Amino acid sequence: MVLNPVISKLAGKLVVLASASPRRQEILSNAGLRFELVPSWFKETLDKGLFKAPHEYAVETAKQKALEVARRMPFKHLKTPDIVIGADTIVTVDGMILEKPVDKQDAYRMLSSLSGKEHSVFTGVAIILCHEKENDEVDYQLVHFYEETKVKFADLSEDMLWEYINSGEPMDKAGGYGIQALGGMLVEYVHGDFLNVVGFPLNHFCKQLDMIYNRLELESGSVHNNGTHLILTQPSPNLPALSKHSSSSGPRPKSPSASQTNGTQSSPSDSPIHKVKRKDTESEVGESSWTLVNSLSKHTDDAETELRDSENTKLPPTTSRGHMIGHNLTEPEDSGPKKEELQRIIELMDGFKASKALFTASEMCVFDLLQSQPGLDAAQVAQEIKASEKGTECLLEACVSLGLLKSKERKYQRPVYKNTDLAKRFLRSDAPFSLHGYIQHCNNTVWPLFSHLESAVREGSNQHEKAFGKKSKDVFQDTFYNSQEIKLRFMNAMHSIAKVTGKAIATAFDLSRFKTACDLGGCTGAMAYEFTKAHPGLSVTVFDLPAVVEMSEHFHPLHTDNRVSFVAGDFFKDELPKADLYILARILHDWPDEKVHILLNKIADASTPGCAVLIAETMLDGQTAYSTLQSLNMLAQTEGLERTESQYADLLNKHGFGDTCVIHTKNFLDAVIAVKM
Ligand SMILES: Cc1cn([C@H]2C[C@H](O)[C@@H](COP(=O)(O)OP(=O)(O)OP(=O)(O)O)O2)c(=O)[nH]c1=O
Repeated sequence: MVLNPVISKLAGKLVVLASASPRRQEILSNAGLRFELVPSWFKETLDKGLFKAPHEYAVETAKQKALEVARRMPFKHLKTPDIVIGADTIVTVDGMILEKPVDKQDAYRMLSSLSGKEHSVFTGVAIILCHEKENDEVDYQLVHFYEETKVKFADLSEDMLWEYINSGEPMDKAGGYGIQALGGMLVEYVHGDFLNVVGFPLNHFCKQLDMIYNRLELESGSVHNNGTHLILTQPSPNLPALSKHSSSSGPRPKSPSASQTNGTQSSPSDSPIHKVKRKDTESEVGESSWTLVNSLSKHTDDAETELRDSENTKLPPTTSRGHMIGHNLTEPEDSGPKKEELQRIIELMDGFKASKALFTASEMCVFDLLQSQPGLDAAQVAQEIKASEKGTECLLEACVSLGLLKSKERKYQRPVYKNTDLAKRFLRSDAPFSLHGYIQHCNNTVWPLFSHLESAVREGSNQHEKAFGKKSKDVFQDTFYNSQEIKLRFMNAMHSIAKVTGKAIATAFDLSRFKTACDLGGCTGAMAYEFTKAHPGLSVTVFDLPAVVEMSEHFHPLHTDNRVSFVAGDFFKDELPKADLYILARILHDWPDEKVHILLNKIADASTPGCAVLIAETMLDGQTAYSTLQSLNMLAQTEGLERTESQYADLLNKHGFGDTCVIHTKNFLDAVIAVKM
């Protein structure tokens, strides 16, 4: 790939974007980068007073975001990424750092301080290179940089300000505006990288990767590039590729990029260093970083991130084609498969085994048993679940390795087992956020359908006939609601997903102006219940097929709230209940565009101007494994597919719904709202 040789070099690596920002996801996926999304849990609360310049704050926050994910993944995701990317965007004006507004007043304060003035947008970026060592420890190398763009706002009238704030756009954006959308209308000029304002300086990032992977003639140390402080980490001496080179005693080549610039170069010994202790907030911040290398044992939750003495991180002499990392890039001959390469492939090949182990343990109620009787050994569990001892032991051990169970070794006795926090929260059938129902659906319905994925891909249609021997004209009427048992299982699945995602969807937008809502295909009412809980002035009618409404009583004890009511009907055929807001949660992805148009047309007919449609779906924009695999799921299971934000906006526009606003909830589902014009 001539256009982007670096991005293509990352192709075989597990690249992780430690960000929930939809803009960053879009910029990087548009550039062709394949990555996994693991939003950082780092809370952006560093003391701004500690930093000499605003960009240092952005860089430090970016580092902490990336580090949190790099440290969490080996424990919580049971895999070590190759590269973790973190970023933080801030706006600075009159010596103030503006982040995301906390409410409308805050947005007003920020936007009025920007009115008629030039300000700077800084994005700090951290790239963490992770190297798993033979002893299961992980070495980290940190590369970080920042980019500044100047933006000038026009004079903003009060009306303009409030109209913009009421659009909802400012709320998740630094400085309270989005230059890429409505906020673009406020801007007189931009000096510098536009994408940097949107949240990610792509050009600088690619240059930085190029430095890392194609470090031709580049001398160690920090380099000033186009006025932007570009910092390179020094490679870890214990990386295999580098230790190979470290025996070489050839002279280091001179860095033309360094000598052409007027920035000062630093050496390992004179460069201040970032010290990162165990707790994220305990970071000490220096002027620029040289190297952060730490060894983190996979098996200790409390592992301390250590600073390696800069004296110890001597740059190994490079060959004339020295590279910083990745011996597959540097070694002249292929020395065979690398552990991490193989690990990635094996993880993918074994994915189905892990799923099935989870399904089986869940189906056999292992998590419920160990919740009520923690500390049983394999023989005791086997007896309770009426299974073989040998099989039970294998299953329990697999669950331990998958992070679902914990085992405790005992002297001269067999180990005992108990649930991990993850199992307690999501796998027990009686947990408030239990996914037990959804797991059963995955095991009994999705699994058989996926075993015919190849046919689904060839034919472009669902596989109910092959998997269940039944032809289905309408998957819901003919398959899911065909027998009481399957119907109940399907409803349980929808119920558990709605409980887990409901609050995030219900609170994604300000819905205070709506008095009535209709949750089309609202199944057991779990989502409707979350809406009434979040909005005291709202009543919700759940509209679903008679077969579903009749069974929803089964779930009714949950709905103590009399603002949730049920109406039976077919949304393709029957008149829809009147409402100010129509909710479509995981509905449109079941249907092809033709059918979506029929439904949206009916909603449009039932709506007056000001009414709205709220769609909750997994959007394809981030190209995450979750969303693309979910699209395969829809292929194998339904007549529909997952769509992108703009596809939903187009569908809605065609029926007179505009002013579209999208929220990525950091949960399974994203939300789009559009208003009848
Ligand atoms: C100034 C500006 C910012 N932004 C966005 C980019 C970032 O998403 C956000 C700044 O907040 P950040 O804290 O940088 O990022 P985030 O919270 O969205 O995501 P994460 O911390 O998980 O990485 O503001 C725009 O979309 N357009 C703009 O014009």
